[in-house]
Order: sequence, then C-alpha cells, then structure tokens
Amino acid sequence: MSYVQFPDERSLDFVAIGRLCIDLNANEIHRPMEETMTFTKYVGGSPANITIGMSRLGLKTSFIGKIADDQMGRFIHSYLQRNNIDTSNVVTDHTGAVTGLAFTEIKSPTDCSILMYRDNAADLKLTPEEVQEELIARTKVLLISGTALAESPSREAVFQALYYAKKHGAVIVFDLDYRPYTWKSAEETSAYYNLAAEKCDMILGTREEFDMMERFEQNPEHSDQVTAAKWFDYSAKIVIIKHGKDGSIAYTRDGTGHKAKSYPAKVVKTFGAGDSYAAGFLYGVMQGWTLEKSMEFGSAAACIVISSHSCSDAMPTADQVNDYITRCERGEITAS
Ligand SMILES: Nc1ncnc2c1ncn2[C@@H]1O[C@H](COP(=O)(O)OP(=O)(O)O)[C@@H](O)[C@H]1O
Ligand SMILES: O=C(O)C[C@@H](O)[C@H](O)C(=O)COP(=O)(O)O
Repeated sequence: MSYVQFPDERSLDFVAIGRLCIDLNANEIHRPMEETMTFTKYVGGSPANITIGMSRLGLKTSFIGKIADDQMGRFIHSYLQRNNIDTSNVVTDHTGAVTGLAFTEIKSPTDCSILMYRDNAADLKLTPEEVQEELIARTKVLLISGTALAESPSREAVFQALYYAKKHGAVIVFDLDYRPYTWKSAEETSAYYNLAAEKCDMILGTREEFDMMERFEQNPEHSDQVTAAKWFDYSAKIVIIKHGKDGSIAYTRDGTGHKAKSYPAKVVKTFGAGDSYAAGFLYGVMQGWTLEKSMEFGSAAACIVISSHSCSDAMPTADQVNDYITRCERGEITAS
C-alpha cells in the first residue's frame, strides 16, 4: 500500500534546502575533545548528508543552499558536483560569512558529541529571492531541515521553498534536525517548527525533537502515537519517531504504527545515523516499497554510517545496503 503519491515525469527526484557545512571528525577516537589533536575534514550538514546519501543510492538530486566564498565553500561545491548533485541553486555568499564547522568528539561508541562553530554562517544567509521556483517545480521531493528555520533570511527562504513545493505538488519531507545552540528561545523554536511541520507530508524526528516541539504540554506521556496523530490533522501522511538503537516507528493516517527491525552494528560513533536512515528510508518509499522494508533499508544504511568515521563520505550505495542486510541475516555482523 502506498501512503504517499509522488508526482511522475519530473527531471529531479530529490531536492534539499539548508545547511552545507564541514564536519571535522576526531581522528584520535575514545578521548575527549580537549585531548584530540587531529581531525579529518568531510562535507557535512544534515540536509547535505541526506542529499549525498540519495545521490549514492542512484537518485537525481539537487541542493538549494549558500556557501562561503572561501576554500571550505569551494571544497563543498566541488564535493557535491563529484557526487552528481546539481549545484545550480547553490549560491555563494559575498558578505564575508563563513562556513559552519562541526567538530566531533568520539569518546566511545555511545558517548559522542558535536561542537558547532556557527557564528555568521553562510548557510543561514540564503534569501527567499535566491530560491529557484523552476528547480522545485522539477522535483518529486523537497526536504527541509529544522536548523535552516533558526534565523532570517534562511527561515523565509525555507518558507518560500515550501510555498513553491506546495504549488507544484512536490512531496515535502521535514527532518526536524534540532540543534539547540542555533536557536534563541524555546518559544521561538517551537513556533517555527510547528508552523513548518503543518505544511509537510512526512515528518521525521527523534523522540527528543518531538518533545521540543510539543514543549511537554500536549503530550505529558511522550506517546509516539499522540505525537503522530496531531500532524494528521494537517498535511502529514507519515510521521516517523526515531529511537536510536531501539529502532523507529512510522505512523500513518489510519492510526497504524509500523515497526521495522534494526540491525546490529560495530559502532564507531553515533552521529550520522539519522541522516543515513532518512536517505535509505526515503529511497525505499520512492521505490514503492512497504514502509517496513523502507525502514529496514534505512536502518541498515544507518548501521553502515555509524560503523564508519564519516557521515557524508560513508553514505552507502544500494548494493552496499543490500549486502549489509544479507551479512546480518547470515549472522556475519554482530553488535559492538
Ligand atoms: N547503535 C545503533 N545500532 C544500530 N542501529 C542504530 C544505532 N543507532 C541508530 N541506529 C539506527 O539509525 C536510526 C536513526 O538513529 P537515531 O539515533 O534515532 O537518529 P539521529 O541520528 O537523528 O539522532 C535508528 O532508528 C536505527 O535504525
Ligand atoms: O548536521 C551537521 O551540521 C553535522 C552533521 O554533518 C553531523 O555529522 C551530524 O551530526 C549528523 O547528524 P545525525 O544524522 O542527526 O546524527
């Protein structure tokens, strides 16, 4: 059964709008950041990672974003192009804004954190006028990510993109991607998240991210079902609540909760799970697979990324995901 109808006859499968950044992942793992001396540079930013994932899976992708006019910005631009991602709506900032940096600390496979440098970040300077309607008119899916709502003018750029996506019938996906340090107050955060979520066909987030939107008022029990039900009064057809290594649950409008198994992984670090899960899941749904099969594919993609050092570079191809699932089924992979 298909819960979401994708428009056909579009030249692009997937467009994301938002953050293009740099991840600097600790080389010396199992130690705190204070004692980490060297880092490896990768393209990062949650929506960028998801787009790279979709491209590796063989979909036609494009990105709407803003990069700094510096070496890091040029590195990001050329990485996207090498990964077959259309960059015609990746705009260069000329105000002196800089590339956002995410330093990662890998203390243990379960204790990881991210230190973000995001003052005057170029990605938040994207303006509504810079969003190309023609590009959104050509895509089956538009993905927005919550961090781009944190500041103007990027906030208005996202709402402009949402308007175009609605106008042209693209399926809209919201990855909540909540990064507290980007926001000024709980009230502001919740207000903009809720305003955007009303317009989206699929919403993906962790339990903690939905708690932030609900501000504990509407759902004191933190019930996934209550969380999902609210959005079916608006545009949502699928709401997914992610629970780390305990897997995820997808609710559909008929009130059914779809669960899928997650796979074991030899975890190097926890971050990147959500981005690879999103890419794998959306790929599956776009192939017309069941929600369960799509979720399993997303879970296996997540395992591959959390078993690797990077997020973007480690995004798997479909063959790699299928091979991982086969190896798990044969008992060749066990949890760390
Ligand atoms: N330690 C783990 N082992 C196996 N799978 C995991 C693990 N952590 C996450 N996953 C998979 O990745 C998905 C998304 O992870 P989660 O941590 O909930 O998202 P986020 O990275 O956005 O916080 C989970 O639903 C699960 O399928
Ligand atoms: O999103 C960022 O700016 C940083 C990412 O590139 C980073 O690696 C990460 O945190 C991935 O997020 P997750 O998939 O939600 O764990």
